[in-house]
Amino acid sequence: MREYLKFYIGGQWTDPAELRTLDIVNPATEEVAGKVAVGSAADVDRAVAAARGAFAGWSASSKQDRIDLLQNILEAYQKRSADLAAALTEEMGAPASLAGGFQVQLGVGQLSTAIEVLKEFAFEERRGASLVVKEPIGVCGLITPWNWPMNLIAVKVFPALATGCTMVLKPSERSPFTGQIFAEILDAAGVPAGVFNLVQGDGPGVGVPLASHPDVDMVSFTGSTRAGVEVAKNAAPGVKRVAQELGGKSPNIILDDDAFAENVGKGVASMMGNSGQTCSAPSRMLVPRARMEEAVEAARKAASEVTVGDPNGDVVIGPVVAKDQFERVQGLIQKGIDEGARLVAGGTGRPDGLEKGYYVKPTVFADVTNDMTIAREEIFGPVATILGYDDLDDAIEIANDTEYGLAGFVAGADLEQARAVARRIRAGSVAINDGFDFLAPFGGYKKSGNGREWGEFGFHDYLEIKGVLGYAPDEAAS
Ligand SMILES: NC(=O)c1ccc[n+]([C@@H]2O[C@H](COP(=O)([O-])OP(=O)(O)OC[C@H]3O[C@@H](n4cnc5c(N)ncnc54)[C@H](O)[C@@H]3O)[C@@H](O)[C@H]2O)c1
Repeated sequence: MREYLKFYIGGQWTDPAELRTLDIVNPATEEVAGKVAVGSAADVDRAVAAARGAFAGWSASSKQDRIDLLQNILEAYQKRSADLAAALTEEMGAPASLAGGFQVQLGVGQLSTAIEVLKEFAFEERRGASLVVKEPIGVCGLITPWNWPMNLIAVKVFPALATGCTMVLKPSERSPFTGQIFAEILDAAGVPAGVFNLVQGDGPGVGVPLASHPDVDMVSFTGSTRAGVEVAKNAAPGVKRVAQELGGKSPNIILDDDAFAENVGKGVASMMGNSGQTCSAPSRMLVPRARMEEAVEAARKAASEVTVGDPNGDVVIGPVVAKDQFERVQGLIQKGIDEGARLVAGGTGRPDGLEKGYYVKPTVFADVTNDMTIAREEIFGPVATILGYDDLDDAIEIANDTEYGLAGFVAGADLEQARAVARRIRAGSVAINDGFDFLAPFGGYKKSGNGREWGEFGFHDYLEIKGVLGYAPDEAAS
């Protein structure tokens, strides 16, 4: 049983202003896996004061100081990766293979990328008769969700450190274990006192005071569109910058070619990964209407290969994160049936033999139309939907007919055609044939947000841009 009753503030493990605790339930066993202290506005005040106090020093650190610190963190992080993976499986149910193999290693990838980007990053540039200086924005409030808990902390904390900002992190109250171990890693790596602070807690208790705090300069938020809007409203009176990384309902256009069945199978497998709890999951698969039956067969086969069970065993997916999420997903599967979609795999109820744990059957719906609830709302469960299109113009129209714009996918053998389709999708990133790149920007159009993370783009939200005028046009930057 884990017990984390202190916050990391000003370089010290500190008692909360008032001790209140939350039990964390392991979604695979439905049993309590640990207890965590949940903070309040008084804890946020102390953490923000510590971050403010550390800002003058850290913002003046050299590029080399920051590179050295990030290298130390990389070493400390790698030493603890098995602990992080175990904590992640306990708190949110990701299978050990995904937790250790990809979720945690993704954090390593983000950190190594931040180091490489920092080495080349130009904090000063000459433009005409001016010097353009990129300065750390100040104290940052970082609020993260539970679904890719380690990666989503990594994409905020490492760029914030690299750009010279100080920060207060509030991980999701559903996945506090990884956040706690992460703070231990930063402490062991020698992050200067006050530069990084951790307060655990929920949205109303800690997220709201952090977003509205007068001494916080920017908030980077990842989570639901609902909470992202609240964060922006609470930040508005202080005219803070708010970077929002929100929900998605991403299209996956399967082109009409010889690779069709294989691409349908891959799309279903990709949707099911992490039990469908991925903001950028390819949740609306678009196939040529004439090939719907072929798609159904390929999708049914792919779904049957998604093994579900104890995340410590050899399975593709574990449970969804919690009881309320299980019930929400069940409700949406029922809604799909009620609204007339054709159920071709899975359905409501737990998979056979799994009476305990929040396990959901890998589910596929065909003949889905874009006005159905399952095509419009983020389900956040292992539920794939297949919609038919008449031609590519129709496919693109359906793809863009959503209030979200986080990601898009195109799968096909003709790269030129796939690239042309990718350019017409209104989303922050479009992956062709499973393309993946730490240097590409990640973020949303429309209600999926306004920030960009990953690579160099992840630095921008943490920087103010200053023009220093009065240079001779041919004078070089120092
Ligand atoms: N765009 C992205 O990069 C990205 C990545 C992962 C997840 N997501 C989205 O996150 C959502 C799932 O995560 P979730 O269920 O944890 O989301 P959530 O919005 O419920 O919670 C996210 C975080 O915000 C906090 N929070 C909740 N209400 C708040 C408030 N009023 N003020 C301040 N903080 C508040 C929570 O405590 C948590 O730390 C999905 O919609 C998913 O698409 C987006």
